[in-house]
Amino acid sequence: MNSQIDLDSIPIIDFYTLDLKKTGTPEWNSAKSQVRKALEDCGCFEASFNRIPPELRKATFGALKEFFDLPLETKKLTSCAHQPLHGYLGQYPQNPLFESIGIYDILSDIEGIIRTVVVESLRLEYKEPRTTEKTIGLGTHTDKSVITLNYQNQVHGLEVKTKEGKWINVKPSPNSVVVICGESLNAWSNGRRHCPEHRCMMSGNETRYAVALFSFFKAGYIVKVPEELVDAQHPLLFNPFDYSEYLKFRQSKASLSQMPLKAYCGTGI
Ligand SMILES: O=C(O)CCC(=O)C(=O)O
Ligand SMILES: [Fe+2]
Repeated sequence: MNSQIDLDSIPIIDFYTLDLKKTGTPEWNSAKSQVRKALEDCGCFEASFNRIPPELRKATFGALKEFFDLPLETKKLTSCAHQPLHGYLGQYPQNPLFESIGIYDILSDIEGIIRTVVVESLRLEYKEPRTTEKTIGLGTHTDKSVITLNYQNQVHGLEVKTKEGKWINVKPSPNSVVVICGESLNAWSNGRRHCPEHRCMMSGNETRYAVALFSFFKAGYIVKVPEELVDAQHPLLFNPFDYSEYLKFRQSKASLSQMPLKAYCGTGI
């Protein structure tokens, strides 16, 4: 893929032939360079597996439907005013199709990663708009995360904006997870990994369910661009920042849309 090419779809990278425990093999190195190129050029890709059991899909989206079908008052019992994204969110006049529930996921420590990165997930529902006209499900935004993993039922709606400014529809297979670079990875990599704007546009008569898994830097961890990523061609784009302080800034500036992290700690370049 070439960054000059006008993309029609996001790159698809095969993971099902990879033995994830064997690093350094030619297959591993090939997948690694494909991931790197996809995140540089487009900031996202479809990770394709052949191992997502249909029963797991059914159970996942069945549980989501069960939750979102509960009466509003019951769903609201999970709301958590002091923790943004946690618990039930919805009933926004500007996004009437959208509802979500945020859950803090504790993963077992993978090679020390949990010391610096935590994972939170959002279960999303978009009601069917019952119109062929495209209707906003979730407005244009960038994710605050390091990386977002997105797994959806087969009701498409996710759209990603290319560097050239074109919206492309993301239509992952049932065996794929969509990987999106977030603002934190964009900043940490000194802008070398692209953080794409994306949105959800709905049409038709089916409800969309999606699970988004966000990895974040832990509160108190100072995110700093490694020295080796700064040189004459790549001047420092972001000053060091504390992720939890950034979250507070973002909450106080709800109207900020494009790359608020740049507004918070960008060096002005
Ligand atoms: O899959 C979707 O509908 C988009 C979700 C999303 O972008 C988000 O939760 O940040
Ligand atoms: Fe997002």
